Amino acid sequence: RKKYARLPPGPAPLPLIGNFLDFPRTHVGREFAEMTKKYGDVVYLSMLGQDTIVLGSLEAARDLLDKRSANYSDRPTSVMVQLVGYDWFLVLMNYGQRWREHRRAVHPLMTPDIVPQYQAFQLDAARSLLRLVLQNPQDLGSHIKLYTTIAAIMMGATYGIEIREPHDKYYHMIERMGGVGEEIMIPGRFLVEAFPILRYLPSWFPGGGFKKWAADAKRDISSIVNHLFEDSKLVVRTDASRRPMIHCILDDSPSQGNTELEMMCKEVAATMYVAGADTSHATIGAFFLAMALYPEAQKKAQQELDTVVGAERLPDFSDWPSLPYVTATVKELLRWHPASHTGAPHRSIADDQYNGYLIPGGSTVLVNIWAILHDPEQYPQPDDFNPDRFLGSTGNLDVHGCDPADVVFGFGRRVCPGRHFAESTLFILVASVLSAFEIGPPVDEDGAPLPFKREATDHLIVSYVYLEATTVGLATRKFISIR
Ligand code: HEM
Repeated sequence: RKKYARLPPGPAPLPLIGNFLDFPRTHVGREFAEMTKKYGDVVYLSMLGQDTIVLGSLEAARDLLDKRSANYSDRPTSVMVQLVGYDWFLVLMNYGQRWREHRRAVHPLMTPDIVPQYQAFQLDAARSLLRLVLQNPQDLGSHIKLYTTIAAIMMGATYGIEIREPHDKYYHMIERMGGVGEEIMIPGRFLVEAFPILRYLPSWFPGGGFKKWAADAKRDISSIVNHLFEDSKLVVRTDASRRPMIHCILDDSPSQGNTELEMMCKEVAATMYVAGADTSHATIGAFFLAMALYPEAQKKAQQELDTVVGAERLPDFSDWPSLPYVTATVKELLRWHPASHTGAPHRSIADDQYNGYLIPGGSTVLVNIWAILHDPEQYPQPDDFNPDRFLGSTGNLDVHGCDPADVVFGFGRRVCPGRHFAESTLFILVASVLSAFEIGPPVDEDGAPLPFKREATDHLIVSYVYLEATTVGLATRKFISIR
């Protein structure tokens, strides 16, 4: 009792369920920020007996997750991850030898020097998004289209496989894989996470239905991961500028044909696909909402594109250094709508002291990324979408020491390895769409403005905000062929 008297402050727990009812239900970032205002930078919650720490400031996140990373790089263990066979997924892997090996395999695929190697896949998908929008602008808000675009980038860059349309076989596979991942990460979705003993219930027993669901998911996921790997080996390598990650791992390893290597390669590729798809999709979905809400920002980006790129062609990666406003728009997007309000949870390994409080070993540690990126001291009027905040006096890109990318991609040894890839994907999509189209407020059949309808899933691990489908108005700005 004496030890636990030094826990950080937090809302009063109820018997047995602790603070289960205090966990945010509508907007994780905003609701945790309210707790931080009341209790301080380090808040303690007991979630059905699980010690949970919420860090509400950049200082606390850096102090613990960066500076004491040896103690804060583990992940909470999940029964459902094991039951559905998602244990190959690096993001959820416990800290240890296997994690280290996977991380070592990922590193050379994602360095700033290597990431440009995937530009052909990113450019292709950006052009194909323009084509889709041109053919059917009413449908732009359709989540499917944006998802297809991101899926195409990730499938191309990881496996070299082309997704041709929203309903081809690969599309269904990755939807299933992502759907299972999303489901098992919904806090409180499976009772077995709080009461692991339930995993021994037979699936036919009342309440044991989750086991049948998990067994089906495991069978499907394993078959999809194998299928994608085998198909990627069949991809004909004709174009040296299109070398997917999977070929990089297989080719650059001295021990080709080795089954352990094949297994690692399979798992790493699936990780890269799953980790990159939903987060990038969530961010680009928010882009359309931001542009419709803030026409001034859109106009400035378009003026820059018109000056630098001109009317005769579409932007490509060579334009990037000359487009500071578009780059600032991407930075602002990462800040305004962080794809995950709290990132992936960390877990402390041993008891620790911070600011006089005890952080018990085995605690789940969450960082309120959303709150850090909406701190009015660093980002005045944080709810406004304003790329100008990342420009210097001469219009150059200047993040003033507060680059949202240093926060939104997480902390310490578990920081997102896909950061450079993600920023380049966002750059080419944002630049291409703004160059070709004007995103307007929703309009009715006579062109009269309609009230915005916003869909949000701000209570989930990956948070999506969209304009409701069919409400984005678009006007073509360029009469050029989008090949
Ligand atoms: C806007 C896009 C993205 C955002 C906002 C994002 C954000 C994050 C965050 C917050 C984490 C957890 C970091 C932590 O534990 O502190 C993470 C982990 C990870 N991300 Fe990303 N990510 C994005 C795109 C990508 C892409 C494109 C890839 C791969 C190509 C990727 C691969 C990974 C992997 C493999 C991990 C697990 C790292 C580990 O646990 O050791 N991410 N990401």
